Amino acid sequence: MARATVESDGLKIRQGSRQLQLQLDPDSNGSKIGFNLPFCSCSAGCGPNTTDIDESESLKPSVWNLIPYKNILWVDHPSNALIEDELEITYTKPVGNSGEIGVVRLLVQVETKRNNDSSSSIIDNEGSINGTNSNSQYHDPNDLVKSIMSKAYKDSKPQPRLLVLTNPKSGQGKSIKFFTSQVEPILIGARCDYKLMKTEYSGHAIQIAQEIDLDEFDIIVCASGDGLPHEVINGFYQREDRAEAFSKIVVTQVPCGSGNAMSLSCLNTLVPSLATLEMLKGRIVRTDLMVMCQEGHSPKLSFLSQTYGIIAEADIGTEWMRFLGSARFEIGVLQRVLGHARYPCSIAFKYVTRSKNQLNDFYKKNYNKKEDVSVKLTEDDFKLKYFDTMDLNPESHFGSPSSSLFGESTASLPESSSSPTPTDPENWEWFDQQTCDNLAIFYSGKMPYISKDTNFFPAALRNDGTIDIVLTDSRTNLRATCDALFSLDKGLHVWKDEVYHFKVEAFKVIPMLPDGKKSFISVDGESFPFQGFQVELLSGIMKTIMSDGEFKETGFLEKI
Ligand SMILES: Nc1ncnc2c1ncn2[C@@H]1O[C@H](COP(=O)(O)OP(=O)(O)OP(=O)(O)O)[C@@H](O)[C@H]1O
Repeated sequence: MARATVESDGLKIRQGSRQLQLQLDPDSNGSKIGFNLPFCSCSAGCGPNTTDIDESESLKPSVWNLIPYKNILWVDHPSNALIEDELEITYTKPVGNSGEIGVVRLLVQVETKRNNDSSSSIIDNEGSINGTNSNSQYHDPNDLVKSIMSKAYKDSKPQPRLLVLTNPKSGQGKSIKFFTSQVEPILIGARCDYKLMKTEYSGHAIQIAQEIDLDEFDIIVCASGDGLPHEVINGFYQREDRAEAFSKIVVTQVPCGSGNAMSLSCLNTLVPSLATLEMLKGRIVRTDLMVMCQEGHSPKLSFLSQTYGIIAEADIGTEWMRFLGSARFEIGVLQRVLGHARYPCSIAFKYVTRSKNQLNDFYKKNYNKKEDVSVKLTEDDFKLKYFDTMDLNPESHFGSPSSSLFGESTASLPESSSSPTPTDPENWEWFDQQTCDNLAIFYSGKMPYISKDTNFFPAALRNDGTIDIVLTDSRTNLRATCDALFSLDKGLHVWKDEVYHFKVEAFKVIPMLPDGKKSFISVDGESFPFQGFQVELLSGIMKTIMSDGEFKETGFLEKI
């Protein structure tokens, strides 16, 4: 049997004199060690799952292998154990080169005495570490199990009750395969109680979120693209007891779609199996949401972004190029940048920061702001400040909308002593109209990464009460624009002089294309009616999970 010692950073395991006690996968030819997990609790009746681990990667005799606590899904003292200090450990380990992880389960005998190997330690009665020479031993294996489990789930609770929503159409139809091959084995390994529901039509997740019993689940896991979390939060928003829904239920995503910005920004990965582990081990936090308001439509929640101009065109206007995969987006952007495409509009902001210096100071002050996730929301938390006074008719503000109001454009507006007071609905400030007449990109967001290698909002903070704005002018010379676009992976574009970058608490965009032409407005990657829109913020409304409690690192702090 394998032998184990308990260390401060995980369990150290090595193969003992006897063979590892793994159940052999009946389908394998013996060249692989695998196992069947017989305890699937999935209501869809998906049956047992198998994860194969290549033998060459399994434990080597006489070598201590560290299993970090974070990788441990479950530890148990089997009721039929032959010896008192026998534990069954279920943990994850990398498989292949794609960043995926698989599940391993094995029986180990825990060593309680220091041996000659300096890398091993001794455990005391509470299962805590004692690196010194001592004869202390644990007496009750259940204490040891408890101790290891509390370290394995130091930021979260084991066995959350999950509602898993999956969209069979997401990710070009691959989402179910991702779920069964990568997500489900981890859930089963962690003994999670989960219910799987497949969405049957667009809007189905809205209905599910509107109707679920709030006492039945702790977390809704969207095994999809960004479309399902967008629907789930809107389903909650339409409930009469929405304050309770958002207070009780965590919304998260494991990446099984084409656009997976939530998972990348919050769980730090685009690999479904790894995201599932992060989801189980990460910290529950609160994040702000945005409210998208358009005349003639009820307000909709948005967790990610709103965009008009080149990005919206490249996202939604290139649907016909789907056969190109994700390249369609880059091609769409490039085509329009080279053609100096412009999207005239008028834009007004409720500024929180105007200049890049102000933004940096704000960022430093609000970075790593903690909050109490157990505080219950009330209906007051959903009150909109600017909806009742929404006016998206530019002529009611300044007559002829295309007249230039502010003269020459500057990428950082001059610092103003008369900064708008947050509660004054009159204090909207219209952005330089010459720039708006020549707008190339308008992009507003709440999460830093919008796709792989695209750190579009590096200064986004989950609960700072602001929306990040990135805006560009089509008159900018091509070289500077391309330079900015090639800096997106590291988030360095926002430092370029040609790129406007603000934090605001609300904004409005009124498209004014010539001759009644139409373009696109994209919200969380979904197409919205092409008309004026106003967006404001709801502070700390959504409970979600983030690795280490914060967004994926963007590198912004180091640049300040
Ligand atoms: N069974 C279904 N058939 C068709 N559409 C669906 C179904 N279930 C959900 N949808 C819709 O599909 C949209 C996109 O889903 P999702 O974001 O999960 O996938 P995706 O592959 O990332 O999407 P996209 O291809 O739009 O980028 C959702 O917003 C939802 O409205």
